[in-house]
Amino acid sequence: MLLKDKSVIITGASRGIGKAAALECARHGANVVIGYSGRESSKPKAEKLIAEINELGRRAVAVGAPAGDPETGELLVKAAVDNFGGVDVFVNNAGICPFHSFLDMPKEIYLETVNTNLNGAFFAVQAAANQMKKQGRGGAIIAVSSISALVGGAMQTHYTPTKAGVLSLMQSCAVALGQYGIRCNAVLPGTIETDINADDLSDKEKHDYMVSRTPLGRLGKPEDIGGPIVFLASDMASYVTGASLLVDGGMFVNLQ
Ligand SMILES: NC(=O)C1=CN([C@@H]2O[C@H](COP(=O)(O)OP(=O)(O)OC[C@H]3O[C@@H](n4cnc5c(N)ncnc54)[C@H](OP(=O)(O)O)[C@@H]3O)[C@@H](O)[C@H]2O)C=CC1
Ligand SMILES: C[C@H](O)[C@@H]1OC(=O)[C@H](O)[C@@H]1O
Repeated sequence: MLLKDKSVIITGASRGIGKAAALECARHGANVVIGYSGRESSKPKAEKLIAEINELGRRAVAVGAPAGDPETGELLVKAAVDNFGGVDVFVNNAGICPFHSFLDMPKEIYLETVNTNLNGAFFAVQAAANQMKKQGRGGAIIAVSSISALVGGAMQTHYTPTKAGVLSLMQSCAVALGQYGIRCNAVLPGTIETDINADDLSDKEKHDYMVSRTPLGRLGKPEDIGGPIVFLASDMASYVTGASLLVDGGMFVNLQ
């Protein structure tokens, strides 16, 4: 039980990596605020996750609000304070990656990607940090960045800068917030099979190529990211701040 009775907010938790992280936090004793887009079609997924967390003996509430809206962070924080008495851990995970080539990138896709993945992260982290400062007992902030913060992708020229951006945000926030006992770290997943890349990886050749680049011999599952997030959120990592944790099955170091 690394997070017993802690109050944890996770954005983008209705499915994929965020959902796996929410369940892992609950298994470790946390109560969870589940952030999701607010789309009507996503509501049942968030409600199902609440039931799964309740079955683990923990509490959960869902807040549906667009990640790119500067007010969303405050809504998430209010839900944590009203329901669980405060915020101990904030995980910024919500993100999109609409694969597209560079030269003809529609302005709307670029702007939506940056707004959802980076601008929203800034304001949500700011809201969580202000609440943690007010509480006076420190806290942990984790951004789900990516191996793509470190390397490029021809169909991801709008996306990789946002992942480098949230990594950089954690580094600067670690400096700004260390004086309040607030630790800020980034998790950098490799290729994890979720809805975000289901179309892209439905191309068997691409799928097998990505597997072949991974020393551990398989692509990641959302559950592979839950443990590293719990570690960074917990007191096991009490002297870790400004750090980046690659969780990629060895893909990044596999040059030759
Ligand atoms: N899968 C991978 O290979 C990798 C993923 N990542 C990062 O991990 C994070 C999660 O990705 P993953 O689990 O794969 O993706 P999924 O597509 O499975 O899940 C995305 C989550 O983000 C939420 N979300 C999407 N758009 C918005 C929005 N506008 N406002 C609020 N919430 C939104 C979704 O909510 P809803 O259900 O309501 O749409 C959902 O909960 C992303 O930041 C991604 O960049 C990093 C490296 C690798
Ligand atoms: C969505 C992609 O498959 C995924 O996103 C990332 O951040 C990884 O680097 C993969 O490219």
